[in-house]
Amino acid sequence: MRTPLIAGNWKMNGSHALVEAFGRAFADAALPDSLEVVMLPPFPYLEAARGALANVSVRLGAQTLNPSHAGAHTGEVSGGMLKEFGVDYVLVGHSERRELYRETDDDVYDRLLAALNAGLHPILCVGETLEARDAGHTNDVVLRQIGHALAPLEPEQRARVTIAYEPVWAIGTGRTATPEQAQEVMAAIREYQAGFDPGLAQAMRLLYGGSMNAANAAELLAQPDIDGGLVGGASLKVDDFLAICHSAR
Ligand SMILES: O=C[C@H](O)COP(=O)(O)O
Repeated sequence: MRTPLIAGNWKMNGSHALVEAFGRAFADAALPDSLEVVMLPPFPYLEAARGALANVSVRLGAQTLNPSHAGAHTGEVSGGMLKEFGVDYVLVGHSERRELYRETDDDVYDRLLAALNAGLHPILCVGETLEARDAGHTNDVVLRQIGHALAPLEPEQRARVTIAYEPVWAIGTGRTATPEQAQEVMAAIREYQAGFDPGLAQAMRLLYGGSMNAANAAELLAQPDIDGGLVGGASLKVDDFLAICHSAR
């Protein structure tokens, strides 16, 4: 049985007021123990989020990390720093990092390894562009991204990775993958993993991301291979995000 996970990726959005609003809302929300919730605000709000979430069972996540342990990398943050601060989860390979900051599959692997070495739980993001989907290459793209990142890892390391399938064409567009489209890719991911390790394939959590909202979450989360969501825009709205969390019960 996999514990559902709902992660709110604020991207470069938010404020101290929003952190506080979420802190109050989570304190009143009575989230079920059977659900894991992660909040991923921008770095400057992590401190406030740690305080606001101190008495609720919501974990902290970061949106990226530098692959190096330390050194002359102006503006960057290492996995060790995140871990020391109290962060549990970190995104790697988000399509915005791949597109806007030119992170390659090799870069994604380096960050994944750095996160694991720091004792963090990485959420590996994968997904196809609209062009790739229209050309019938969805599974090729997604499985290539996953294979590149996971194949060199030890089994114990692989077991600490969560995968988020985010079709690029569905991110921030309001155009959600249908539950059937999402399930089809999730099932392919799990089947691919089963080729290496059937036990791990069953245990590994797979999240869907891409315009998930309060209205469509329940149907997506009802799919057998969707274990949670990586939520962008709707994670900035307290009521919507809580509604998504409750959909995952
Ligand atoms: O990390 C979250 C995803 O990119 C989804 O973003 P979105 O819910 O705004 O489409």
